Amino acid sequence: MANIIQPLQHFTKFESLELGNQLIEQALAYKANPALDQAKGAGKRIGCIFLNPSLRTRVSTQLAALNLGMEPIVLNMDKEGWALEMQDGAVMNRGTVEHIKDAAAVLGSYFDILAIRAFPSLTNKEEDMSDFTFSQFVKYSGVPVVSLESATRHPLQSLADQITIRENWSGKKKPKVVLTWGPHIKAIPHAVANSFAEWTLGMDHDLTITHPVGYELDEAFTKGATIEYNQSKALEDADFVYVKNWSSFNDYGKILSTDASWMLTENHFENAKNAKVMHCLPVRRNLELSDEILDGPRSLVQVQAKNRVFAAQAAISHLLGNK
Ligand SMILES: NCCC[C@H](NC(=O)CCC(=O)O)C(=O)O
Ligand SMILES: NC(=O)OP(=O)(O)O
Repeated sequence: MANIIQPLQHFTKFESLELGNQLIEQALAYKANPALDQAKGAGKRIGCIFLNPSLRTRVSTQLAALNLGMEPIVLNMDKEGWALEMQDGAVMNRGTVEHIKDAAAVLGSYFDILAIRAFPSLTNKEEDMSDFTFSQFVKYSGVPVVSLESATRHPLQSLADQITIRENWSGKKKPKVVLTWGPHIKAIPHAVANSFAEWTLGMDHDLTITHPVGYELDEAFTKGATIEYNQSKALEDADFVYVKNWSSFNDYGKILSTDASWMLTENHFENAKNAKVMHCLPVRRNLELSDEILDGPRSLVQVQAKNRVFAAQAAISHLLGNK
């Protein structure tokens, strides 16, 4: 008998292999027929709240809701909302205009589901690790919440990535998956890398992570992965290579290296002839990843981006329940 999977209250992280498989299968069913559950969300609304920029997440989440017959409304809170106060008990005699307690409760009263993007500060490690801003929305809105990328995780991206791996792997053995750091000029969050590691390991794949010394990720997400500091060794016999920049976690938010030799070109694939390359986008071409790879036959980046629609559709459908 199949295990009964308890429905989630919120969609914020990897939960279990069983639920991962169920979401992947549901997403592939939606990819084959986007209108499969067109009546499921009828009469319901999802509020998509952005505290940071977005292209894919913004559009794919709206398309996913529309495919389920649900009405999406987007609020670019960083630009269009009042400046939010996050501290409990604050005397609001400075720049902030509205407390998160009030704003989140109002939004919760308007929507059946809220979806939130809240990036880390990359200056306050403790606050970022607790997903402080995102958690305030969960605490005060009182409705199911979907993460559109929090300080620590990007689960809709990771689900789309696992769908992409599933679609592109027919081998009998487990695929070798490699997460490689790529150079960048800015301090970049850990969320995509954390989440990719969490979901890849959770879905029972072999994961090797490679990065310069000092770029070790939070072990809470990488336990069970092989850490290999030599990139070319890590890439040997790889089936999927996920490229991502992140700033230092130990020396929190710092850029310790911009070493251009870490940017993948065809020369890096001498011992991984069939490897596919993945990136969540947006990508800084010829800094993080070369044109040669992005425009060549290894690249799965457009497939990943397309799968964001069906990942979001599966996640929202799950929160809407089985009725
Ligand atoms: N949602 C996908 C990635 C978002 C973010 N990238 C960025 O901030 C890139 C900014 C730049 O390249 O200037 C990140 O890596 O977490
Ligand atoms: N991959 C991703 O989340 O893209 P956006 O930041 O454009 O939403």
